[in-house]
Amino acid sequence: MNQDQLKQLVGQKAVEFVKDGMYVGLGTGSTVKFMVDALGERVQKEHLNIVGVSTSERTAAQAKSLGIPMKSVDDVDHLDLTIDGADEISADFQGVKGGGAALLWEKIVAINTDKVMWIVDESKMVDQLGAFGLPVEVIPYGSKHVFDKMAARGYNPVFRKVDGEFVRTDSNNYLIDLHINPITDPHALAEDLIHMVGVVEHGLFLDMVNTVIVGHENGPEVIQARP
Ligand SMILES: O=C[C@H](O)[C@H](O)[C@H](O)COP(=O)(O)O
Repeated sequence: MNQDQLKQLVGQKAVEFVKDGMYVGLGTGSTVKFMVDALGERVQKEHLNIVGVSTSERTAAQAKSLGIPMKSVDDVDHLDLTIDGADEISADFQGVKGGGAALLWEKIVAINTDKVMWIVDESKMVDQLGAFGLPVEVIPYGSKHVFDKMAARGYNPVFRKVDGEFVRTDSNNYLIDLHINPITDPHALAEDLIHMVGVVEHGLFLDMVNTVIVGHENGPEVIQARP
């Protein structure tokens, strides 16, 4: 099985956990794309009655095109389940997210959700976080100074650019990817980053996930990370 097939496998497995009447957070990324396809199929064929809340403009467009009823996060008072991808998950189920630039909306949706599920192919499971650059969303104004302060702390920052242009998030901010490998104390790093003026949010998703579905060659593995 190639990586895409593993992603599809976990996407299809995840939607088995979606029940009638749920408010469902829809993550972002290539793995989630397969999940949203599978969810759309259940909505169309089984008339599954759910409301989706998207974590990006991309996912919202896909979900709407499949006929999944959608609401904005501010139009629901809570979410039952959010299904999202991840860039890295450590052995103690801490995560790095934001490779697809959606970390801010993803975190807002996740913290307002009863149960958070991450779906990944097995390459995302690591002993310690850090091999994947840690995305940090920053306000463009003054971002050079934030960047310099990160460099001075030894975080090896790199502005995310495509074809020489700054990548913009759905909130029109910039991203700075930090190269700290390994991240030995994710909580201390999170605490430091969130107090830097100009940082909107970082991609460390700590103590947040309840269930992880990992795609292996021999099938999906459902892991209960937290109750
Ligand atoms: O910003 C994007 C998200 O955090 C994604 O969920 C994450 O980057 C994983 O994406 P993919 O499934 O494409 O590897």
